[in-house]
Amino acid sequence: MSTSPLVIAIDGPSGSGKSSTSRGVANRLGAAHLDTGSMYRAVACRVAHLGIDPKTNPSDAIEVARTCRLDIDTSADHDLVVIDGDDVTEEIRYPETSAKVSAVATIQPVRDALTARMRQIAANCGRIVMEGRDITTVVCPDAQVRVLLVADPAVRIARRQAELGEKVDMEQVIDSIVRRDRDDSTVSTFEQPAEGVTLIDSTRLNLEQVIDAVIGLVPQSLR
Ligand SMILES: Nc1ncnc2c1ncn2[C@@H]1O[C@H](COP(=O)(O)OP(=O)(O)O)[C@@H](O)[C@H]1O
Ligand SMILES: Nc1ccn([C@H]2C[C@H](O)[C@@H](COP(=O)(O)OP(=O)(O)O)O2)c(=O)n1
Repeated sequence: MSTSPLVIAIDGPSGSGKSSTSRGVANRLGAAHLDTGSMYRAVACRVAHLGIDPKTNPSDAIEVARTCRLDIDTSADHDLVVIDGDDVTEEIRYPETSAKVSAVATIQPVRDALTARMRQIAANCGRIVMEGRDITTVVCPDAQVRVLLVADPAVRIARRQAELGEKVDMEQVIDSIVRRDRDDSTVSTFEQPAEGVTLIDSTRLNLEQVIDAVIGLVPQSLR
C-alpha cells in the first residue's frame, strides 16, 4: 500500500452515502477519514449548550467556531468528537442536532474558521478521505480525487429511515434531507459537480460498488 500523500474529497447531499463510502475507501487505502459535517454538528451543539441563538446572535456563534477546542478522531473505524472537553460523539447525531446545524453552517465566518481547521487536519494526516459539502470546491480543490456523490431524494430518505429504525419520525427525516439540502445549498454547491469533479450516482449501486468506483479514480501509484 502506498504511503504517498493523498487527499480524496467527497461531497454530496445528506444520505447520499458519503460517510459509509469515505470510511470504506479510507480503510482500503490506509488513509485517515474526516467527516467535516461532524465539525459543524459539534459547533452547533456547543452553541446550543451556551444558550446562543445563531440566527439572532451570529457573532457569538462565530466566536465559538473560532475559539473552541475541537478534538476529532480521524481513524477510519472509530468515532470521537470532543468540543471544549465535552464528548458530543452521540449528541451530534441526534435528529435535534441535524435540525439545528444548518443555522450555524450557513454563517460564512463560521465556515471560514472551520475550513482553516479542516485544512490543518488534512496537512497533519498526509493520506486522508474528507467528506462534506464543499471539500471538492473550497476546502481542498486541489485534491487528487474529487467526487460528488448523489442519489435520488426518495432513496436517501429511505436509507435514513432504515438507519434510524423504529424510532423514526418521518417528518424529522424528511426535514433532515429536503429542508436541510435546501438551506445548505445556499452556501455550498453540491448538486452539480464543479469542473474536474466526478459525479457518482449511488441510487442503484450498493456500498461496495460505490467504494470500488471511488478507488478506481485513485492513480495506481497512490493506492
Ligand atoms: N450505496 C448504498 N446503498 C445502500 N445503502 C447505502 C449506500 N450508501 C450508504 N448507505 C446507507 O445509507 C445510510 C446513509 O449513509 P451515510 O453514509 O450516513 O450518508 P451521508 O454521510 O451522505 O449522510 C446509511 O445507513 C448507509 O449504511
Ligand atoms: N463541508 C461541510 C460539511 C457539512 N456541512 C453542513 C451541512 C449539513 O447540514 C451539516 C452536517 O453535515 P453532515 O455531513 O453530518 O450531514 P449528513 O450526514 O450528510 O446528513 O453540516 C457544510 O455546510 N459543509
